[in-house]
Amino acid sequence: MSKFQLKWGILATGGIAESFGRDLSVNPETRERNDIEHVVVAAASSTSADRAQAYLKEVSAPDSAKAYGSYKELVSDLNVDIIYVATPHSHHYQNVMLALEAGKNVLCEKALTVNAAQTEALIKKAREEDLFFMEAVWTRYFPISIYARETASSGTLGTVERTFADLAFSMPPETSFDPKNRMVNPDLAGGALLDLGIYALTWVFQSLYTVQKNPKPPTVVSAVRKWESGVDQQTSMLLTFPRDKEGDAHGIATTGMRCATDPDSNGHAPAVRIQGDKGELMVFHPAFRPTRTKLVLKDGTVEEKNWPQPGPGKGSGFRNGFGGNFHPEGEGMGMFWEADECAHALKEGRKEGKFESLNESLVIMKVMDEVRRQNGMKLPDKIETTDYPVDL
Ligand SMILES: NC(=O)C1=CN([C@@H]2O[C@H](COP(=O)(O)OP(=O)(O)OC[C@H]3O[C@@H](n4cnc5c(N)ncnc54)[C@H](OP(=O)(O)O)[C@@H]3O)[C@@H](O)[C@H]2O)C=CC1
Ligand SMILES: O=C1OC[C@@H](O)[C@H](O)[C@H]1O
Repeated sequence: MSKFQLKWGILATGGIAESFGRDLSVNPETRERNDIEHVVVAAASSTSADRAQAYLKEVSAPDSAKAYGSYKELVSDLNVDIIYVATPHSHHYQNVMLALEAGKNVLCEKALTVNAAQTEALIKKAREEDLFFMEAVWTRYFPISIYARETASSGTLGTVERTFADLAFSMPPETSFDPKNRMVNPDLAGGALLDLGIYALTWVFQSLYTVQKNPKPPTVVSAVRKWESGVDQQTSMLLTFPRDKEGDAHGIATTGMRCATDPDSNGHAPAVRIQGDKGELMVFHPAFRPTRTKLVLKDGTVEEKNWPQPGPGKGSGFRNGFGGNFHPEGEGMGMFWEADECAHALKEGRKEGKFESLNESLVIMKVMDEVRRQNGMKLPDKIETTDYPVDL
């Protein structure tokens, strides 16, 4: 059988671009995906072409892969099928628009943009150009998430009434980050909400919204503790999801940089609790790359499962990593699942991801907008704008 080959162009060469590029080199057959293959054909660094070349080496790209010193050159490369955008949140809107204008399909890191107006503009552009566009919420494509969604929708838990989800680390900004770091820097759209809170929202949404036949957007009330730079250092959200028959469901999504979901980062603490009238499913920390679940039912059933990522992989932390080894030796990171989804979508002619529609990305972005509105959190105009092009 001839395989569908997806030719990737990598836009930016930072921490996550490196993890993603390495995962692309893991043979899809190791995860029983026998119909597709991935190849990195080009990368660009805004720093220099030399940096892009070093990146290509780090991710074991073929010698023929092209190294560019500008993102513009990358999106103009006719050999590239899809661009992976791996810049800070502040830059996603401009970078994705650049790629879509050049006629490229796009997988863009989370958070998709800094606000809903930008997400809406990108969706419109992708649809006008008939291009594939997806938010890289990698966790959604893991087998553990497929299992969790099935558990939530199958009636195993009875009617799901509420979900608690948290992603927080004990990394006080005053001692953990230089003010220029993207985690706390407003010019790079820093803060817990856009970087980490989106995973808590992901679990709340995939258990209470994605699984609904006719989902309706939730309302939200929230509390934020800001850091001195104006970005959030701790955020708590209470979402109400309206449902026709079962009545409202509640989602409690929390995030922060002051205390941790799991103090020793060893996966002891549940990061997610999906609760119904017959029982609950716990998903253990970290919410972005969980590898363990525990189902506890009222009838006495207790079912624990492990979900190691298929390998082989080199095992590394995140470059901006704060505690814990979430990527053990011998396992892939797990970013290949979302890459596989891009390959399958393009092979099948789909324009969106299967497990998070563009509309759902937009609804989540609107929730984050509302949280920022309720708490007076504004980012600099030049990164909130929908004007294009803007030099950042
Ligand atoms: N899915 C996941 O698990 C993770 C996702 N992320 C997401 O990936 C994105 C990037 O994060 P991460 O890789 O950790 O960030 P890094 O700071 O490590 O890398 C960002 C890269 O973006 C490029 N860049 C372009 N303009 C700027 C600028 N003004 N300031 C800083 N960098 C710039 C640089 O690459 P160059 O010089 O080559 O142009 C830089 O190396 C974010 O959206 C983040 O939320 C991050 C970590 C984990
Ligand atoms: O997406 C992410 O997941 C892991 C975190 O370490 C990182 O800050 C965040 O961007």
